[in-house]
Amino acid sequence: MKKVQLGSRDLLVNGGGCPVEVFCRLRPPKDNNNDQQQQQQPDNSSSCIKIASSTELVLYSSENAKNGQIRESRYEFSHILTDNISQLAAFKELALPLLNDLIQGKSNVLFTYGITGSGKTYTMMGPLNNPGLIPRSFDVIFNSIGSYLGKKYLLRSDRQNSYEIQSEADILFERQRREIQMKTRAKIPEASSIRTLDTTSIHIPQSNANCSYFVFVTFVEIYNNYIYDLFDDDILNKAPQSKQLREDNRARPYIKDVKEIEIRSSEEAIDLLNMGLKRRRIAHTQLNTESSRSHSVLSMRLVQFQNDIPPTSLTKDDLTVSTIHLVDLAGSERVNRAKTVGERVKEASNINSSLMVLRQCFETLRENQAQGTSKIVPYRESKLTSFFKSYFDGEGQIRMILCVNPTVDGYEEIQHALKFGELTKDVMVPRALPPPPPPPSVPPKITRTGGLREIDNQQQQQQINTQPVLFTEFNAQALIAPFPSLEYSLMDGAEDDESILILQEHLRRRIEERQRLNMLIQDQQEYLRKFTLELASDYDSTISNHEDLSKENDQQTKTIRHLQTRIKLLEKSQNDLYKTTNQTERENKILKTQIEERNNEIKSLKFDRRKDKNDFENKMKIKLNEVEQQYINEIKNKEIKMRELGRQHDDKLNIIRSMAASNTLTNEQFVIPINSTPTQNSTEHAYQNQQQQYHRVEMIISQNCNTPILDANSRQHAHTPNTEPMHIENGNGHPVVGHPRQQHRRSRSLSEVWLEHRPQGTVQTETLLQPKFHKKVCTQQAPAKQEIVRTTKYVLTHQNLDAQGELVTDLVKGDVLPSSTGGVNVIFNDVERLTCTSPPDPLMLHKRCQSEERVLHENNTQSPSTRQGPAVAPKRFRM
Ligand SMILES: Nc1ncnc2c1ncn2[C@@H]1O[C@H](COP(=O)(O)OP(=O)(O)OP(=O)(O)O)[C@@H](O)[C@H]1O
Repeated sequence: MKKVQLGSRDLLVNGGGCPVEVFCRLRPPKDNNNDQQQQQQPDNSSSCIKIASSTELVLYSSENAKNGQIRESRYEFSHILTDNISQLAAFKELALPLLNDLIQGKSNVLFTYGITGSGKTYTMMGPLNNPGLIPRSFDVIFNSIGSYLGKKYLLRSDRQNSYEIQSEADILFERQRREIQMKTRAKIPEASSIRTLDTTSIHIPQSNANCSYFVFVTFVEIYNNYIYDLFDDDILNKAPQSKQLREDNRARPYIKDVKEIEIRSSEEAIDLLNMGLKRRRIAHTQLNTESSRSHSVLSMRLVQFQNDIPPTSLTKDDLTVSTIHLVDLAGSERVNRAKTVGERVKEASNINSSLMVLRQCFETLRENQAQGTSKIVPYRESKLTSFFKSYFDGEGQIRMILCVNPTVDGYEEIQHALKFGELTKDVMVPRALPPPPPPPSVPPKITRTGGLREIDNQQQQQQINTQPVLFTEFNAQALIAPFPSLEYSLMDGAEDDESILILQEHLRRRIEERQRLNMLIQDQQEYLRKFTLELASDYDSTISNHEDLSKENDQQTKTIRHLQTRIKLLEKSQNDLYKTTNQTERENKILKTQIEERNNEIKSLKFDRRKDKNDFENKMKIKLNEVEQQYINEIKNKEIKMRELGRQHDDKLNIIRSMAASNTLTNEQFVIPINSTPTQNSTEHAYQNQQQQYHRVEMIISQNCNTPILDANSRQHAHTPNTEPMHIENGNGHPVVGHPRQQHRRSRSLSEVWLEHRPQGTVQTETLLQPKFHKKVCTQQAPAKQEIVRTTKYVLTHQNLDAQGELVTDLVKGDVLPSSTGGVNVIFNDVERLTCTSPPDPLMLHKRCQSEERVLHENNTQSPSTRQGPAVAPKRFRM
């Protein structure tokens, strides 16, 4: 028997596999508005692509190539869509057949691939007035099945890649929920109103006419290798949460907890789509003003069931679910060409790496299929390929639109994309395998939310599920068919020959059948071997994945433990803080009470003080008034006295002035009549005369000697020796020549003999400094000549009351000089004044202080220019 060795590609072809379809769509030049654009030669245009046929194009390198030659490379695709093809034509070519499949219950993936700005989003979405594949697909689906739509909300996604049938109550509840949702959702007004509608419809065959249809959509984006739900309203309010990929019980990946919305019209679908598109990440780059930074996946699912089945007995196995995934991949870009920076660079590298994984998956598949190898396909290296893994395994057809912007400056990137497209075209996708039986541990799922559980005929189901496709071609009857009945004839060998021929023919057929079966078995074996290898590789990757997950799990367990410890610590510190806060609050309350008590005390003290102060002030006022009145009276009395004294002084002064004015006083006239012996009768008169004379002399001397002392403004003259002789008249009008000796120091000369004349009645004063005379003769009477002759100095003590009523003692001193006539002259040249001052009365002192303060205040308030010295010159006393 000849053994036939088949490659996996051949196996796939034989088993009903089909290649990935790759369509190339060229983008028109930017400023070209002419629909009938001619195909141009690269030499005289900016385009680097020439279309050779409907399936082949030629790529030209730019003129500036290294050796000056223009390189040329050819690429073949399933079909080439020229740059002047309309959106409608593109839709009919690219998407319409897949929508037909969708209605027939088959699933497909249609994705756009290309470098940035090549027209992927334009092809998928298009502008409102010239819609792309997605809006047109919605239009066509609802144009076709609009009249067959089933009861709204009868089906609901079970969030595990399947659907459940809802009870009437659930339907009602769901309707209310959705209505509230629709009211709260922001309406996008322009979307459905100005959009161009596609009127194409697909004919529903008679076999499908008795079906109810339901359309569900999901819209996600894969950004930086994370899946985000574009229908999730939380995306606007919170930080978007990425979604996880899971596999259902048929090993088909699905997005866990993705929002799947039932739609009833294309308008509703477009509104939702526009809402999702607004949330999609788009950015401005050098090469595209609205460059998609994520892969978007719009999945439209059509669920149908036969109307013969009453809704109450409907199970999910009665549902036929088909899906079309419309994928707008982000464009590959070179960072230096797109001039991206910052976050855009990270996005670009994520985009490029996920596209690289897609490319590697196709390359590995192609290599495995061409060379019969079983390399592991790196589906799991990116979310994009993980999500579509089941399609590479045969869940449905894959169709790729390679978008190309044929500008010369993007030659290398275009070449790269075209190579990838051509490579993808050679990849075979196996025919859809029958779904594996659900795992035995999983019981048949409840298919009715109302709680009805319908258990299917498991045996029958298992039989269907486990029956391999390729064994259906195995004709076992051919092997065990009974041998034809043979009639033996011993007599006639001719009949035996005939029987032998029949037998031979039968055996030959059996041998042929056996050979065919052998070949089939070999194919089956090979297929099973490949399948087992793939399972093994899947198993390996699952194991490694499991290990990774275990590690991650361990790590997360550690983190959780760490976090739990931290939470405990934080709880403890929180409790401590709580206790401290309570304690502090209690203390605060106590302190507040104490402060209030103190405040009350202070208030009452203040009140008492104010009261005392007022009382004291009132008393003081009364007392002051009394004292003031008393002193005013005293002052008035003293003023009267003073006036009297002043008058007396004025009299004396007038006498002295008149004496000084006459200037006729002689030495003799001034001589005290020492010779005369006073009689008893005349004693008093003489004494009075003497007193008068002494008074006169005293006043004259006071006039001459005291004046400089009392004059505060001419202090320096006070001790200036007066060089002018003093002309003084005695009582008889004779002038007396006084010595101008002004320095009245106490004589220390021991040769001086003083005659101290203290008239009777002189009061002994208690002044601190008393005059000291070493040698002196004291007399109370007017001295006799003999007494005077024996002395050299004469001092007369004279007492009087001053203006304040104080006792003033003047010591009138003079030199005793012999006269030319043999007499004696006493020349008075000094007066020493001793004063007694009573200690001040406290009340007076207080009053004086007040008045002095007032004067000082008045002086201070006066401007400096008008300020004057004290009105009364300070008194100076000699002691
Ligand atoms: N077939 C076409 N006809 C007219 N204009 C087109 C066509 N294809 C693309 N364009 C225009 O080219 C520009 C870029 O297109 P688009 O945004 O679809 O590129 P893209 O491949 O999606 O880029 P990215 O990957 O950066 O998102 C848009 O202004 C679009 O209108």
